[in-house]
Amino acid sequence: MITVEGLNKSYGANHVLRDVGFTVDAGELLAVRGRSGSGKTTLLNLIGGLDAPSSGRVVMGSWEVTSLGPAELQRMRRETVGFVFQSFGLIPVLSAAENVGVPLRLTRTPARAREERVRLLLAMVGLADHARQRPYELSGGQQQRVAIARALARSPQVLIADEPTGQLDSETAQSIMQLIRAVVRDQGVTAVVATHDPLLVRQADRVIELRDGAVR
Ligand SMILES: Nc1ncnc2c1ncn2[C@@H]1O[C@H](COP(=O)(O)OP(=O)(O)OP(=O)(O)O)[C@@H](O)[C@H]1O
Repeated sequence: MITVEGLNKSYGANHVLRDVGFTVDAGELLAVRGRSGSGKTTLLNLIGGLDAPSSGRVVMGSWEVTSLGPAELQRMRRETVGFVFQSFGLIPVLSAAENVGVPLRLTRTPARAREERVRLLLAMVGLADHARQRPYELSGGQQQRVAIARALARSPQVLIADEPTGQLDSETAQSIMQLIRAVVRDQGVTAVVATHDPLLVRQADRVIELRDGAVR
């Protein structure tokens, strides 16, 4: 599903990724581990088409990510990838349901179909009874569940999560990881998760470790 070949990324003199290569099969959960500053976020951004490498190649399904122009990249991200971040990134003035519905509004999904999909997604992440609450009325773990539901709204083939449990206590972190594991198993999603959480790494099908920007 994902092929990464000879990926290099420099910011000025800072060579952040060095000849990174690996593959992820469809339906697999890949953990990318490594210390702070090892290049995990940079790698995820390159895979998801949020940034361009200095050299090398990323292929995701039928998309040759690293040779797409801006308009095609946007389409690829919309159709193929769901993103989850450490800081949840929910819109504070919107309810849980409205946050999950945002990607569906952007693609002009009709209201009834959107509401139905949002209901299903909130039930899937265990928040059927919290649809009308705003992010500040939810715990960190619940906010991350909303963010995961939002990332899955358009049924992406790939889920990219950058330290999804980084702001959570260990018990909550474990439940979020189990949710991601279940999503990969039940929805056939392929997931790439950056983490330094050993519990999370244990749930992965495949693990790569970045050290100073290279796979070890
Ligand atoms: N936009 C940027 N401009 C310049 N340098 C950057 C930029 N983004 C990242 N870097 C540098 O790249 C290196 C790797 O950063 P990156 O965020 O990918 O690491 P990380 O493993 O995700 O770390 P963390 O776990 O702290 O998020 C760091 O030295 C960082 O300073």
